[in-house]
Amino acid sequence: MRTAYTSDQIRAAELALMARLPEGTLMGRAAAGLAAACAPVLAERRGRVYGSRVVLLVGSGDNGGDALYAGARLARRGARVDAILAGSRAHQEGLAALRAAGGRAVEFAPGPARELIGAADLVLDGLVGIGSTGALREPYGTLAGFTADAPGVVIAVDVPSGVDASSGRVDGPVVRAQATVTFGAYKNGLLVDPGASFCGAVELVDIGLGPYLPDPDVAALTGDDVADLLPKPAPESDKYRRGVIGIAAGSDTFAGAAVLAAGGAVRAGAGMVRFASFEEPVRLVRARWPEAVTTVLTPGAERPLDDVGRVQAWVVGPGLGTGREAHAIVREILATDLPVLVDADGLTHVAADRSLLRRSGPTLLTPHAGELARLLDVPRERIEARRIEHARRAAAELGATVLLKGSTTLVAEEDRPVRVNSTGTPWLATGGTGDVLSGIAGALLAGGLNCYDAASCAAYLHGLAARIAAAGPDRAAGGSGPGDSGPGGEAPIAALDVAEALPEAVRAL
Ligand SMILES: NC(=O)C1=CN([C@@H]2O[C@H](COP(=O)(O)OP(=O)(O)OC[C@H]3O[C@@H](n4cnc5c(N)ncnc54)[C@H](O)[C@@H]3O)[C@@H](O)[C@H]2O)[C@@H](O)CC1
Ligand SMILES: Nc1ncnc2c1ncn2[C@@H]1O[C@H](COP(=O)(O)OP(=O)(O)O)[C@@H](O)[C@H]1O
Ligand SMILES: [K+]
Repeated sequence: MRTAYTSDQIRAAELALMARLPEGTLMGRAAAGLAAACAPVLAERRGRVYGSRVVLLVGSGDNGGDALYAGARLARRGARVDAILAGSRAHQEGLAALRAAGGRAVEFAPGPARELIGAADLVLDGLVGIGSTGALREPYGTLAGFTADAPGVVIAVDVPSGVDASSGRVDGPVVRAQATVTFGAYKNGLLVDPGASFCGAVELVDIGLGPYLPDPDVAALTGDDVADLLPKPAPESDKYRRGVIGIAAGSDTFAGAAVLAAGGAVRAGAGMVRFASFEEPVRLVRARWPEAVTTVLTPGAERPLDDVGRVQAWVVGPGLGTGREAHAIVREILATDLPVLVDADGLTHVAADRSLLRRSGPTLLTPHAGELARLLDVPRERIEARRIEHARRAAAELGATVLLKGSTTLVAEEDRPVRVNSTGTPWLATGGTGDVLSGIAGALLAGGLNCYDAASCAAYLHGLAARIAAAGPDRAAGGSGPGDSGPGGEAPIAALDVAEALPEAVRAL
């Protein structure tokens, strides 16, 4: 499990640790780790640290102090190090250390700053870290803008300046880093978009904070965690005991969603899939997934699901439609005390009538930002900008587990860390992949996982399967960490490819 924290949590832990150590110890550890991460970057560009050019962007706080001390270490190894002092003051001991090592420091001025950055092999962003509040002020914003044209490598100190460490919010100018060297623990904003997309590869430097950290605010499952959680068939298993998932999806207009949701469930290892819907989706599901047991629902029946047979969990909504018959199906399923996953059109019914969610069984809602906007009556852009906050709020207000889809998928449940998914690829942004995800999560619910684990394991497998489908099995096995989701070398995928790649994803765990 990879864990992440808010700025306040980190600061409290640092204070507790610092109280036991001589002054400056933590910053010394941070700067040593930072310099150690920079040296190979310089060696790759220049063959060695000696003679390379490093520019430090130095703000007025300790983040600037880290950059100055790391710069001093690089200067001692022969790098030419120039610090651009952007704040009203600078960390005095750090500045003295840099000068003593032969480095130089100048006050910010636009022309010279641009020139220095333009000639640097490496730019260290030490403007602000966890002490940042609000959008970057001047001249920090201008300097962040200059880094966009830097020909050298940009490494962020602790957090890319402009990213809110606690939430991942980005409210204005921001440094886009190729790598972020972070101290003590991950910060939420390094794992959650939009912030995460500015971090590049994140390297964690241990400064001894571990024993002082509280329960995490955010957590990311690793492949090992998912492998441990996944229900596995035992020798004495039969299809019923492995978990029967009921899926009510598709309509005569949107029949494909049914095939995709059923495919996610079949390939994710459901013991059995019972599929119930209107005539056309049933016909398509039967043709594509003969494994599914299908039922055509009688239009207008008082209890449309009576003939379906027993299931351990339901998925309701993908492509189901927003009409009266669909509403009756959603209502009847939510009236059971079984675990129910509500997606897509199912969410539209729930947004129009929240009383449907007053139920005894567990509920998992899987909206994208647009659907959550309707559920919470909040503009979509606001949700995209503050994903953790809104996923959490939805879970509390709706009394459900909420999986918020998007470039970083989150799973929120009251009184638990928000789970952030670390797999995936932007190629997933294509029609129908969400339907596959609902089938996967449904199969895991039927297999006995609770909503929180089913949702986070499903998101992980879905993202890993998408990478495998996009990159080919030989190339996708590596890296599934945050900041490692670029589409390099990948090819377009269709939603059904994701379902088909699920067995490979499970094998790769
Ligand atoms: N506290 C500790 O024990 C350690 C802290 N470390 C470093 O210290 C950093 C935190 O240092 P600080 O608490 O001094 O805070 P920062 O250095 O992150 O920033 C604080 C300064 O930036 C200014 N500022 C805040 N928001 C701004 C904005 N939007 N635009 C322009 N200026 C802004 C403030 O006026 C303040 O002077 C960490 O991110 C990390 O890099 C590390 O040395 C490890 C140990
Ligand atoms: N930029 C992106 N990067 C990674 N994953 C994405 C991105 N955009 C969307 N996704 C994922 O793709 C899926 C899309 O689901 P959804 O929005 O429900 O689409 P649909 O209704 O067409 O299936 C979700 O799992 C989401 O997390
Ligand atoms: K920074």
